[in-house]
Amino acid sequence: MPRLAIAKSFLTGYASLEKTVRKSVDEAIDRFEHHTFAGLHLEKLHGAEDPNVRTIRIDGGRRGVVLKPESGDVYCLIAVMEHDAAIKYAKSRKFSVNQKLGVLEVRDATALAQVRPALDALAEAQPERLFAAYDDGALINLGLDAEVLPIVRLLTSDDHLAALESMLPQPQHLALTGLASGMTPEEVWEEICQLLPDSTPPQAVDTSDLVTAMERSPGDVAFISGPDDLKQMLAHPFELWRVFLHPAQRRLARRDSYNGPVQVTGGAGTGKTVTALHRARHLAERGAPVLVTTFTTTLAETLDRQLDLLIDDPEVRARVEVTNIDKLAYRTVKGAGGHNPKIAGNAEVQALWNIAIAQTAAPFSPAFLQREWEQVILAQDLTGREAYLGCVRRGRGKQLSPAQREKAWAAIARFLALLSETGARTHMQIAADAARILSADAAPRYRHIIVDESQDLYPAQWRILRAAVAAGPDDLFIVGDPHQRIYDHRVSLKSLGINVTGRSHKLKLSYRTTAEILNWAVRLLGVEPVAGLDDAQDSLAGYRSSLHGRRPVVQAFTDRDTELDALVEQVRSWLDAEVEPHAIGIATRFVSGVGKIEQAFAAAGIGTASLAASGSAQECVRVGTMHRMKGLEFRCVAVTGADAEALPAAGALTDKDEDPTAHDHDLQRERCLFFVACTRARDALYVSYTGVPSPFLPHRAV
Ligand SMILES: Nc1ncnc2c1ncn2[C@@H]1O[C@H](COP(=O)(O)OP(=O)(O)OP(=O)(O)O)[C@@H](O)[C@H]1O
Repeated sequence: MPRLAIAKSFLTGYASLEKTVRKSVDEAIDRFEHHTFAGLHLEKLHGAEDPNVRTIRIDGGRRGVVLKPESGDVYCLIAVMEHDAAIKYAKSRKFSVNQKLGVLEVRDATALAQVRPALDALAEAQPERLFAAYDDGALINLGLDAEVLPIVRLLTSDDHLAALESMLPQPQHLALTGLASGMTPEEVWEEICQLLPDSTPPQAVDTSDLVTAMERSPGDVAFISGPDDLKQMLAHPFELWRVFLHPAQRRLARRDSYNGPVQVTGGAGTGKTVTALHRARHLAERGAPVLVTTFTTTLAETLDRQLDLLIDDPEVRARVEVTNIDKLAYRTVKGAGGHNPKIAGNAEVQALWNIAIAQTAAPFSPAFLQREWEQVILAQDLTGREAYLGCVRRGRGKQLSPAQREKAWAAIARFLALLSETGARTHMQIAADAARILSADAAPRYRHIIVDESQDLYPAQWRILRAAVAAGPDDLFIVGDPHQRIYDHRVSLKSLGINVTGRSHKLKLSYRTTAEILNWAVRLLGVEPVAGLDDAQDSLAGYRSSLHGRRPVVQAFTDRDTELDALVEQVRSWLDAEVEPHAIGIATRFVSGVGKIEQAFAAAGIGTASLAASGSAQECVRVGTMHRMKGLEFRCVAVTGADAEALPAAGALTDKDEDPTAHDHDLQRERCLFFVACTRARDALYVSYTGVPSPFLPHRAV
């Protein structure tokens, strides 16, 4: 019985077609499914690099490219293109089996042959070779094959290697890039083994067996299990993440069971959320209810929609509940007390701190005391003076003498009394209340919890989660990126009863951002190491993208009005290039700046909507603060007002004299905020400032 498979590249091409053309493709695929395959007219190509590549007619103007290995009875749809482009593509591509990993590879054999004379000439002029330190045996052991080796021997620089990226088989290019970046062959081997579904290389590889290679490459090829499977895939061609998980994502999401809490980190756009969603499905398919939680309502709504797309079976879908962590806290507190807790606003809280400080003559600023309360007292759930005076003030830089602690406690206790008189509670207090309520439950309420955007959860919220789920296998699946921490919480999961030791994993390949944007944006983070949730330092080593596009554009202006005018023009040019308005995101540091941007666009006749707006405002470009960019994604992003005055924002920094450590943390957080905003961009990034540029901006071009 013949089998049908679909390559990721096919779905990408299908997604870019107009609806009417897609119908012709559907009909062609239908012929695959319902007729005997033998009846299909698969055209062989004269002069093709690979005899297994054929084409089929889609409609008058288009053809599909099909890989039909000699044995195995599999038809794999590789691409759909305009007639001439399809023929050119089909003739130039050659499919093979990586001789060490056994995965499917494809190379542009024609382009490699064409580039060869230029490489010969360059090599002649430059005697030093990029891979001179490695003998053939070492390269062969990393999967390099006999056709690629002579080309590798000609390479003289990283740039030449980069230029060959789209021509070389991807696993081989990855191995070479690893070596060129200074990794040892052993490290490279470990890295490329990540391309395998179970990260273990096969004992022996049959390089003629393309079908087994396809089966080992689920990140690139999906076998169709039946008409429903195919229908779902074609109904959501933009949602490649539904079907084609990177092997590293797949291993994490589909693993049978973990012995306890798991942590998945990785740079922006590496598919942490996608992995979390697949894990939710996997656990729900096993029959147990799953809670998926994240930081804000907007992000929770997005996760809900994505789960609707991912999970076809309504029974399985019904087992996955999505809610943001604040809502979970409120619901818990309301459930226990029977009424909605009243929330204290920021202005009210500020005023109460001022009164408490005045009444107790405390020698501290409101910001210092608020941090002391949130990060020491609420974080450790300290309930009285004695506990505070004797506690370890984890993560706080400034030392306090016993007398100073007494003074801080007096002011905080006064603040709490004043707050209590208002009958209102802060978000953090409600979280602490909820954690206490849940801890007192006879049995935990959930069996599995999945946490997205975990880097910004604060300790009381972690205590909620710890208390809400029974400790044991598959209790918590935690995804986040410490480099995107934009709120003021330093957390040690271990101290909160969540031990991820030995179960911490990292994703490295960005699916969102181009290499050009990613490399530029990483420099915004500076060189200071970033603390992870597992008491270790987190690094972005190996964080990369195989997508390419234009470099970010940075524009300087002498006055704000001109900067705004230029922003409008930039957005207009994106709109003229047919970027959908809702796929354009504009961010700035302050709420006041958002209003000005909205006015400028209103005057230009371009509609705007908030960054959090749902899919309904399709005709509006999205505008908001950089904080609101968290977790979102746009084709084009503009970050304006990136001046020294705004980034870092003076009001967001603790006075260095009062607490140097807190000051440094605040600075790093401002960097992260800038990084988060910029890494929301898929295709294009535009950054502008007036006057003195932010010191975070890279000085040199990438
Ligand atoms: N395996 C995949 N195939 C295709 N696209 C993918 C894959 N994994 C992720 N993506 C896409 O990459 C983008 C980023 O994915 P996702 O939001 O899961 O990343 P993230 O690591 O959670 O990002 P961030 O930390 O910046 O919020 C999304 O558009 C997603 O659909």
